[in-house]
Amino acid sequence: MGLLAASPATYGVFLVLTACALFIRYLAADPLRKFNGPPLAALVPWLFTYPAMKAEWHTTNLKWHRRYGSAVRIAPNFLSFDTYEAFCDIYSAKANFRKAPEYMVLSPSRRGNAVSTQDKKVSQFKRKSEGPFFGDKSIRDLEDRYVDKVASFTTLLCPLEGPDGQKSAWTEPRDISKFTSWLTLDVITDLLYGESFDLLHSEENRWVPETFRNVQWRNLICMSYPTLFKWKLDRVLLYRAREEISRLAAWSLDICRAQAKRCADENRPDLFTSMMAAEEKRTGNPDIEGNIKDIWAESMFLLAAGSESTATTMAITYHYLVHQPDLLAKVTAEVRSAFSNVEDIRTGETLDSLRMFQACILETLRISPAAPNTLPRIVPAGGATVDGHFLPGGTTVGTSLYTMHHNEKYFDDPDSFVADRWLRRLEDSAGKDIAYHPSPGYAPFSMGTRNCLGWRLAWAEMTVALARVLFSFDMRLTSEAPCCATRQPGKACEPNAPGYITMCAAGGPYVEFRPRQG
Ligand code: HEM
Repeated sequence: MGLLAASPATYGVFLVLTACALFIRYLAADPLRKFNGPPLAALVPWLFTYPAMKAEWHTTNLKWHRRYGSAVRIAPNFLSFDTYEAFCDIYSAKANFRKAPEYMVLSPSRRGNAVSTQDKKVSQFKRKSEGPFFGDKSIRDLEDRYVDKVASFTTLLCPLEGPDGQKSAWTEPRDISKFTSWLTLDVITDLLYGESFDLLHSEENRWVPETFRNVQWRNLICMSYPTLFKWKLDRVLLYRAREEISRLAAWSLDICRAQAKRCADENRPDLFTSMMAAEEKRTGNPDIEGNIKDIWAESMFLLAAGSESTATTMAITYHYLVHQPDLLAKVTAEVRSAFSNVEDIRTGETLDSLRMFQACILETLRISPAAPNTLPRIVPAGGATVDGHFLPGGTTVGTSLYTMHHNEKYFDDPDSFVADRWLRRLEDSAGKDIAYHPSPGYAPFSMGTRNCLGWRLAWAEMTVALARVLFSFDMRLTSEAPCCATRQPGKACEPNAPGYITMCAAGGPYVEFRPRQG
């Protein structure tokens, strides 16, 4: 009675004291309270949504690690680490950390795909049915087909003769990010469906890479604040992206239906046919319509995963090469001295022996790893130790490849593109597969049971396509390049590649070509 009759000021004091008591109790029971982090990180689950909207999630994560140390609390139940030790503790095969439920946002149809599934058995099933298509043998068998597309790519970049039969005229500036996305989508559609969408020659499907980028933007926002996805708020708040997803989904469902019918009639040796057969075996159901939904979700993911990251890495490599003419001259000379004919440029020992050439791609994958964000995992029940810290089961943890690759502990001057830094490591590792086998502070394709399935294809495409261009053409950055116009004083010109779920080259570099002289 007494309290009910109290004045509004008394109520106010009472409420504030109650809130403080609850807050102190919360802090006392908070298992992660000893970790530093940005203010409010312990309380606000959507702190990262704003940098995600600006595609600055990865650079924000790096800033926070530089300010707060190697273990940073970035959300109430989420710890981010930037060391290789933590990376191995979390991602190595023996670690047994599951993917976090946030990954589900990467499958808008809410059916898990290869990257989003948390279920170990589903992941094993997918890796088993898709893995052989990304293995050494398959990539070698596929070589004639992707080399064919690389040839179209090079011809499109620079016809061997100018309009007046001239061999010395420079082309118009080419937006490399567009060309590389057409090339990689042509290669992955060929692998997946047994026929390419031919973006290099036809404009019909050129809207697809652009749409992937918008979808990725939505994915990153939902991943940093999964409640949006859980309560389907993304459909309202991010409705534009939702429309794009619907368009992409309808387009790929039509393709899947047509492909399913074809593979039932023809039994073709492509990945799609193999996935259909595996799904039929798993469900015991020969009904195409019943099985197609999973394959559809899977193939939408594979189209994006198989094209975006590789295309962006290629575009960024061009960016750094054309901004460093001395380096470009050195790499060009190395490639030209190793081969006497463009047709000989294929994967193999000769290409593997080109140290400076490999160093440029390794350095691109370091400075702009295609999957730049913290890849969230769940500490198993019973808890586990990460980089010396014992953490309770259920804590979300992760390492951002971008932040680890920019850690001074592993790389001097980590924010600069320095290809030479790889020469020593290449000698020490005998040069092979250094991008794939993680080494201290470096793992662009991640590690363990959920590492990149397509790394061989990516590496083969990137190396063969770049070496062929360097062999056949001279290139230079166009004058008044838009990237340089936005350069900050005293800083190097940065590639235009915002960080969504993957880095996405969003225009440029603008490069001019001419047939090699002499
Ligand atoms: C430069 C190119 C590429 C880079 C740097 C890259 C990097 C990565 C990384 C870091 C992951 C782990 C993601 C995570 O844990 O959330 C991953 C997963 C994956 N990547 Fe790639 N990737 C590239 C190209 C490709 C290509 C060409 C394909 C072919 C389709 C591909 C297929 C996959 C698949 C299927 C997964 C999921 C594996 C699983 O969870 O079991 N990637 N990639």
